[in-house]
Amino acid sequence: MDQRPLPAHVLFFPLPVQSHVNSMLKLAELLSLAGLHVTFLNSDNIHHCLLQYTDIQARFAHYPGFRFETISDGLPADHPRAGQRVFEMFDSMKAITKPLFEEMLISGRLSSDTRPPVTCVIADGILSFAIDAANEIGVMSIAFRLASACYNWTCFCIPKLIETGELPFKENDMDRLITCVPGMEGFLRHRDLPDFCRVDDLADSKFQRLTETHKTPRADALILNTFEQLEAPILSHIRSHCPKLYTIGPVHAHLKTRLAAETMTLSSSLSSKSNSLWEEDRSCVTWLDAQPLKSVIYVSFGSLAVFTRDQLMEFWYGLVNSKKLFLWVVRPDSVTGKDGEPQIPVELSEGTKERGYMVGWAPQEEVLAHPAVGGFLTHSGWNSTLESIVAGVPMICWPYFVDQQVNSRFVSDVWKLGLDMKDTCDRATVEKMVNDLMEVRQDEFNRSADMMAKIARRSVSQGGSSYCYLDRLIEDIRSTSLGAPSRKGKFGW
Ligand SMILES: O=c1ccn([C@@H]2O[C@H](COP(=O)(O)OP(=O)(O)O[C@H]3O[C@H](CO)[C@@H](O)[C@H](O)[C@H]3O)[C@@H](O)[C@H]2O)c(=O)[nH]1
Repeated sequence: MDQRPLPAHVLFFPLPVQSHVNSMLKLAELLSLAGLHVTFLNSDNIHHCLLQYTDIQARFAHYPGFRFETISDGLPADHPRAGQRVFEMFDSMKAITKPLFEEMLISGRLSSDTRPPVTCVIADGILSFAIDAANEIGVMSIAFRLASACYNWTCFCIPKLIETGELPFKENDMDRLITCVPGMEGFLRHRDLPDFCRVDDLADSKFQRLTETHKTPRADALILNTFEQLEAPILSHIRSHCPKLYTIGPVHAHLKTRLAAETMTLSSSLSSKSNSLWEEDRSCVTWLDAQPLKSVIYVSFGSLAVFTRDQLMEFWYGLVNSKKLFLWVVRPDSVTGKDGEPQIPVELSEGTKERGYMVGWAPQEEVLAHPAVGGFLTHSGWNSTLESIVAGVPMICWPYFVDQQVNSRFVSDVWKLGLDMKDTCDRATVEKMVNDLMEVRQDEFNRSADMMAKIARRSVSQGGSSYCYLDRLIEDIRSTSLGAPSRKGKFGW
């Protein structure tokens, strides 16, 4: 029998939405940097966008062990894949992508004479079928959950919330404190629960669909895009159920650190480029260059949130009335008119010219790091939250769905990095919060944001907690492919 060690080959499989693909690609690049073979599985739809707007193929050609593969997400080409309709992808992937994925893995066609067989699957925590398939063929399975620890822990506690009668949701008692989520006693209210809990009947398909994604997978280990010092108390609760937990974030900052170190060693020119699926309008950076220090509030609601025209107008009036400068991202597909057609009101783009600048998609990490930006009005998506933390920019949170309700509570009440305007969308509140963040309480928020930014950057520097956890992850993947018994049993949640 051939006893030669098998080189590690990791198959990545993200949920095919912008932010999940983006973060997973960053981790894939980190593992490629460490010399592991990596296959990155994209949906056809996502891969088409990546090829159109980025130099992704050329960039990853730098890593000889890296390869892209594609698979169908089961939806027709013209499906919007945004707003609440993004959840239709869960059903289509279960029905159509799952058997394709299983066949891909079992057939062994991801390996060749020069490419070892897959030894580890790192799948989006939401795609439990991918974890099950990895277990089926006996390779290491790791779930990468791309949301915060505080959200994941809340989801883990859903059975307890039902048992104690906190769910079904109490619409008329939104501010009541919840006491049965360990680590969140004293500040988690009903209104801070993930939005899919807001149903009268727990048989509701929205609730069922989302909770199902948190029951499994039965993976060997879990990766979270967070850092120890940010979510320590919650992480210790998670570890009591899942001891094999790697906290390696913020992944975007981590990649930058490692690429910089690699460049110094090899005198090659590796740099962290955008994995954005849409074309970035860089004219906003030129506009920012002309604005005073910390004078601009950056407004962006991520890649999936969709607004009514009325909500958009309330934000706009609030911003204009605050008399602050603003840079606003309005994705062309993010506004729905009464007839359901996307539309951006003409008066909005005209009125913005006076004290603001509007783009369809911005280079967000660069914008947040720009000295002219002093605040961020965000939907509290986890990547936006981490990017803001690393840049030291205080936030106003207007959570839209899923994890964002929990994240915004932590931003305002636990980390003291900003204000939470959840469940309100009127011009007076927007105006007041913008003024509070950018003027009245500016020093206080800047102080805490600066402090957290330093801690975040330290965690991804050599010797920092995330840096060490990534090294351990790489080591564990390598040793498992060599046949070492790194498994202590599966965890399931
Ligand atoms: O003009 C823009 C606006 C956003 N971004 C990037 O888009 C990403 C947005 O990610 P995120 O803030 O996480 O929001 P969503 O796109 O809404 O992400 C989905 O996935 C996240 C990770 O699971 C969840 O936290 C969110 O709630 C969920 O909606 C970030 O990396 C931004 O830098 C840009 O590059 N340019």
